[in-house]
Amino acid sequence: MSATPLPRTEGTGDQAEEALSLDRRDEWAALGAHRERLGGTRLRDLFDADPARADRLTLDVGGLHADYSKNLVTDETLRLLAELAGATRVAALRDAMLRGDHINVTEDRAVLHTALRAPRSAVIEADGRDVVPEVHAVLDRMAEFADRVRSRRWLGHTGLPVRRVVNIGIGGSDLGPAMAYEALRPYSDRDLEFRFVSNVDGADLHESLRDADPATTLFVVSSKTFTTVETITNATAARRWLVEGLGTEEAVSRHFAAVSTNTEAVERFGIDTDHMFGFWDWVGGRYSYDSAIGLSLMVAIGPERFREMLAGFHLMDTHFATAPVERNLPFLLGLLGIWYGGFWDAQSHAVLPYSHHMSRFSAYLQQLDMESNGKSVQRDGRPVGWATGPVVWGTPGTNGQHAYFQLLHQGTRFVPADLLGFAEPAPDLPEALVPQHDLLMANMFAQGQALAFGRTAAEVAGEGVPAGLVPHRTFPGDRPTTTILAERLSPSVLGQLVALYEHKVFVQGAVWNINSFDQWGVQLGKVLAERVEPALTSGKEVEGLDASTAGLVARYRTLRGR
Ligand SMILES: O=P(O)(O)OC[C@H]1O[C@H](O)[C@H](O)[C@@H](O)[C@@H]1O
Repeated sequence: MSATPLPRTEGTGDQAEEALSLDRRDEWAALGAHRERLGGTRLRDLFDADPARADRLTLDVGGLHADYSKNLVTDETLRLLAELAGATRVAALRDAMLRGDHINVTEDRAVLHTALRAPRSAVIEADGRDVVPEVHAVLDRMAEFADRVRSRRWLGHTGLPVRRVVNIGIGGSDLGPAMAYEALRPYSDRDLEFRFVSNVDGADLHESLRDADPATTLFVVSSKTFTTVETITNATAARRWLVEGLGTEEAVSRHFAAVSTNTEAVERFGIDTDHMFGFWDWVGGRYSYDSAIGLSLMVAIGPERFREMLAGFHLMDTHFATAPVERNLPFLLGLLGIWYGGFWDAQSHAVLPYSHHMSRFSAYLQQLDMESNGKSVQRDGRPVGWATGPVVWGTPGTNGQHAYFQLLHQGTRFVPADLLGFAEPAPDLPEALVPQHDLLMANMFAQGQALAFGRTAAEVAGEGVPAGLVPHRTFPGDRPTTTILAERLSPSVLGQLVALYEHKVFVQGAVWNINSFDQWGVQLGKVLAERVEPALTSGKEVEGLDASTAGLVARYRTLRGR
């Protein structure tokens, strides 16, 4: 990497403050001492001692009701965590982000995904230019395009309307739109089909095209850089499939749209820039699905619903920007994670939605959280001396109950979890299936209770369980959860949830003093893959392969008969 000194972030405080390592701060030490004092405090005791706890440790923001009372915290813990946030100047960094400072110091960029959902009347400057008009100009063009596809006025090369939309992208250009499409499927045009192709494994594209008709298929090639190997490889194959199917290169224009920041590369690929939708380098890939990267989603749910979703994001942005730390939900969730990672040795964090439509949510959060906070050097390059981002994982809760919840309840690992649920079932659910919703939600509430309070040996024995089985049937409890309950999984609520997690990740990165907005850790593997590939295909000796990798390459070649 270059030896150029990193640009300093403006306005985040004096240098001496910033240079102080997190683990040398008094506020960190105070939390450590507090943790010692808490010792084996039980959630049962905390609830027994404080009848108002369940009322007090809840927060309503927009359409979200968050109950964080089942966390291993006291009022004192929350106070100390808020002090830590104060000492680490999280709010100052937040304000620097919101006003467009280059807080992404290693790439010298602003971080302004909040501008993507700002109302038309807002003024937000990046490098001296108000970006809000550009954001809305792109949204308007997207809306026009989406409306044409949805109203069947967008015709393919042979004059037929689109039936299948295939989004080709990976990472932030796939996970967001794919997750949100699943989440908002009940709001989508059911006569249009959507596929999301990301894997360079040709099977992914094949499965999305094997029953498709080129005459009615529209590809949306989504890539911030438009250089990502997987995406360009799949888009090239898709283009070949289309041209072979329709017999002419001329068909490409009516069947390909692009979303990117790289106009030149889009042109070079041969996509008409009239069908290109842009965004900006101040939008990180994993923070981009509310930009033009959401084009496929907008085609699915329509511009109006998409705007409702943006309004949900904006609601949470406003809350994050203005609510005091102790009543600020992204701050609270972020600080709880700091608490568990720093003082309870939590290695992972589970996000368990009790909703079929949220099946891709944890996968989406994996990139958001782990690519942002999976770092081990501080903003100025010094190593960290504390745990940073956790392993984030999860699947819909009911399915998890029959798979890995055993470990959550009785294993030796400590796994804090978020339980997400919705009071109303999916809006398009047939009447006959609606009663199942109560069963679904009963499970969510029951799991939170079982994880928190467990079942003591005395209680188990009292139920007449044979003595030899008592230890096996005892549940220790004190497994913390935060429950987030909303009325329904609407576009607005989805926007609120995503913005909540975006800002939670921000808070954690700020306290840990890492740059949540670069991703150098994904580079090395990409570079090595480029070196290894010729060895697989041409058999040329590749220099610099270690003995194990060289052996695997040789075995691969033998297996492929090369
Ligand atoms: O949108 P693209 O430029 O194609 O990038 C797609 C993805 O690939 C990269 O490897 C990054 O790690 C991700 O942050 C990014 O979302």
